[in-house]
Amino acid sequence: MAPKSLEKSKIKFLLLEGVHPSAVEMLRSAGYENIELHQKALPAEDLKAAIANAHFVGIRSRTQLTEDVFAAARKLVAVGCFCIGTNQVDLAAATRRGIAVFNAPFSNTRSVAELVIAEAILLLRGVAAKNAAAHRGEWQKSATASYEIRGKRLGIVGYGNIGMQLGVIAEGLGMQVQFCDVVSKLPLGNARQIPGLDQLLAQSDVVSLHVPETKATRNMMGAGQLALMPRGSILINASRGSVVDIDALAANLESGHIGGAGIDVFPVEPRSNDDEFLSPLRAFDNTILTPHIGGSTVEAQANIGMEVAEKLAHYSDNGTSTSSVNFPEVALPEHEGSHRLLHIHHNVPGIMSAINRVFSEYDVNVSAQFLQTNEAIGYVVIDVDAEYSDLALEKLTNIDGTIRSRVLF
Ligand SMILES: NC(=O)C1=CN([C@@H]2O[C@H](COP(=O)(O)OP(=O)(O)OC[C@H]3O[C@@H](n4cnc5c(N)ncnc54)[C@H](O)[C@@H]3O)[C@@H](O)[C@H]2O)C=CC1
Ligand SMILES: O=C(O)C(=O)COP(=O)(O)O
Repeated sequence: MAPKSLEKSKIKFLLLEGVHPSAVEMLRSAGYENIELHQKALPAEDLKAAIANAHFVGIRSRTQLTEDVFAAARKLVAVGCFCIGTNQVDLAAATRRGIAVFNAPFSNTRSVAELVIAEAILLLRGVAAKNAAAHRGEWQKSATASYEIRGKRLGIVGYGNIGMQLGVIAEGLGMQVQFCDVVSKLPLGNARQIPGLDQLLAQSDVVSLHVPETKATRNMMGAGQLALMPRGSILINASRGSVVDIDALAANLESGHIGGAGIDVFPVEPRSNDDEFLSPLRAFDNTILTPHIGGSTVEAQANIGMEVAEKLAHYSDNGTSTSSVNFPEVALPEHEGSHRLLHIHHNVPGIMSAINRVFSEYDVNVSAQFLQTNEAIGYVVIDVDAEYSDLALEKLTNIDGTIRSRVLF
């Protein structure tokens, strides 16, 4: 029997990690009431139990959606990452199951850029160390190794949405901005693209990392790269903890080769605010250590809540998959007066003709058809007269290569 369109009251949203209340408001205004909320990430077994009957899940950077978790999530239609990074999601496993993954690529970028600029100013001034000393009762009034930000060279690694904004703000403060990236980017203002990471590191007073977590960025700042940075320079990482070899950084802080560091993300982060934060960097006064709060501002979280919830509701209501990170993107008009069939299939030869055969064989009147594919899957949306939708859905669901199908009334 083919799956049917679910009533909204039966569609379950599982929202984890204290996703902002704006998400709940948005979902309720779209008619979704079945929302389970958790303030923390769930341990793997609890996650599997909670996700088993969820149709949509909302997470932030902490929750790991692995193959194993997806295997337990038999009803899952889509994932909303209420953040930028999607490295915590096994995207291939989601795609194989026809699960669309969405994120919020812009809403917290300004918050990260502001934090980085603040840290660059404070670290160049030696404020982190002087502040720590003052808390212990020490008075360290001195201008030694205390610098203005004006005129200093900022090296941005990864000139994307955050890196570019950072560059613009830094230039406004009189910094000389340079960057490296794996692709050629249009430099904003007077910024300059430097051909390679090594060269960028060797000629920057402050280095700030804004790359995603990938195989290529794992430990991209190791002992060899840190050694290239000028003595006394500053390293800032608000990207992912896997990008910096923390032990190598600790050794360079110990030797004084690195003059200070602002680190927001760590190779291992506590699961919740109740757990202890363990890091060799705790030993150094000249570090600003923050608990992965680069994107944690009231403004960013409220906007993200709204943005991602809207994407999930839209995908649920009408099938639109625009801006999904793993799914063929289809922007769909409303389908008033007809039923909408959504068919997700493995992208194999012959499947479209099998789909079209259903409509010609059973003389189903199609009022609109949309198709988009990526390497792995195809997503076809077909609007038909209401009377045909049950039969057509059943036939479509039985086509070889079908991953999942549903109908929207
Ligand atoms: N600390 C926090 O709370 C937050 C952390 N983030 C992290 O920041 C990262 C960057 O965010 P956006 O700027 O919005 O991403 P983006 O995708 O707009 O930019 C990333 C840039 O890095 C470049 N890149 C990728 N691999 C590279 C490599 N191996 N070497 C050099 N460049 C490389 C890309 O070409 C792109 O230009 C996110 O992936 C996320 O992990 C994002 C938001 C908040
Ligand atoms: O947006 C991102 O990629 C972040 O790292 C922010 O993560 P968070 O939502 O604060 O857990």
